[in-house]
Amino acid sequence: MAPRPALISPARLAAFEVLRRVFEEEAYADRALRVAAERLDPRDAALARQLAYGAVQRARTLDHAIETLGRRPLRRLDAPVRAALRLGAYQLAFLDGVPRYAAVNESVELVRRAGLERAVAFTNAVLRRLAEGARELVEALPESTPAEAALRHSYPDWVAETWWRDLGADGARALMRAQNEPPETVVRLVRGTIDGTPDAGIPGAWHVDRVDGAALAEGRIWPQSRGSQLAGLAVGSRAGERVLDLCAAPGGKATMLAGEVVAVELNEARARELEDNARRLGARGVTVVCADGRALPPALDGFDRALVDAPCSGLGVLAARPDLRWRSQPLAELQLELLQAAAARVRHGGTVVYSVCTINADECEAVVDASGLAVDPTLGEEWPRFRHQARPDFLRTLPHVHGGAGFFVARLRVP
Ligand SMILES: C[S@@+](CC[C@H](N)C(=O)[O-])C[C@H]1O[C@@H](n2cnc3c(N)ncnc32)[C@H](O)[C@@H]1O
Repeated sequence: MAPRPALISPARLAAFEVLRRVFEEEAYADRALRVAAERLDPRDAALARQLAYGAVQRARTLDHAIETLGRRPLRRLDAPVRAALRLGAYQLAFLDGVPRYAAVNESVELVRRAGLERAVAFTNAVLRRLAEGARELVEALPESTPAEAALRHSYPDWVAETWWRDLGADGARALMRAQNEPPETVVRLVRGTIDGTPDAGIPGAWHVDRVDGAALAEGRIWPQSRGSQLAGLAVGSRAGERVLDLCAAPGGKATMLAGEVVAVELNEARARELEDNARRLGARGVTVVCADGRALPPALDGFDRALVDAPCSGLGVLAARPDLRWRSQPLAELQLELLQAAAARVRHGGTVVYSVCTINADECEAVVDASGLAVDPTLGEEWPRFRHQARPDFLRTLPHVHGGAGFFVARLRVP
């Protein structure tokens, strides 16, 4: 009698689909998961997320274990075999409480169901070797140089080298570890009350177990990291002022600003999304303009304040976006152009806040320095907890120091 095919749990099926979409179609992990986990109950959906995000995030370390123990270069394997091996290896090397037979047998079955019968015996053999040795292999990986730490903690070499340079070896290693952990869930309370704990350092920020879908739909909350809320608060706009938000969608910060806010967004679909969000959150002062922030219509001038929450490499939000580390790149040139464009539209004596969800000097301090604008030293005095150690006029949140996302914030004065 032929052996009965193993059952595959819905969570592993969904995680496998996410892995394939991320690495074969360059899909964003969060969007792929939303589709793959649509019909799962909350427990399975949470497990699918843990498996998919973990395997995407740890792909480099997992590939090393698979190649070492499988004795075959990963690039010579069919894509579904690679995905099944990564999923199995992640459970075997990094998760406690997952029965080995489930991690092994279900990954083998995923390969069979993908129509790759000829690869089943190989997959099975590699997974058995991983079950025996993957955890020890990963735990024994050294981390005394950027290249070693990048392999051990699963980051591209350039990210490890950048953090080594900016934060030193201990800081870089701690940051790498921190961004491999699930991120905290924080929302901004827009109105009403909420189940959760108010943050001690950022007024309006609440720590919650999960984002309440009904509260989100009714515009009572907005999921927003503490670092991101800090950047919005740093603008410090008041009623009656004219404020330019040059990179505004989806609107997390635009909708927290007082005054008449012109919210500029380049991408048309994102501009529409921003309009919807502003309406839902009751931000009546926000007017959306779909345009390139570097080429604004002449009438948009003479603002009291501006915010440039620029596109960036996102090195401060890698915990929340597991695939980002594999596609991330610094955008210093664009950032400088946007900062200069904003400053040109602010009246003499006004201020520009420059913020990015990244923590590498090239996109942070270096952009501010290159702009030639004077730094407003009162920002560091307003938020002493988040002062940048080396440059105390700037704010910087660090995942391994403050928890949550990494952000850089500077306030500049227009002469
Ligand atoms: C970091 S996100 C902004 C997040 C937003 N401030 C918030 O708090 O929700 C950067 C945004 O800038 C937009 N963008 C990129 N290049 C731009 C440009 N040249 N002009 C205006 N917006 C741009 C991107 O489409 C993206 O929506």
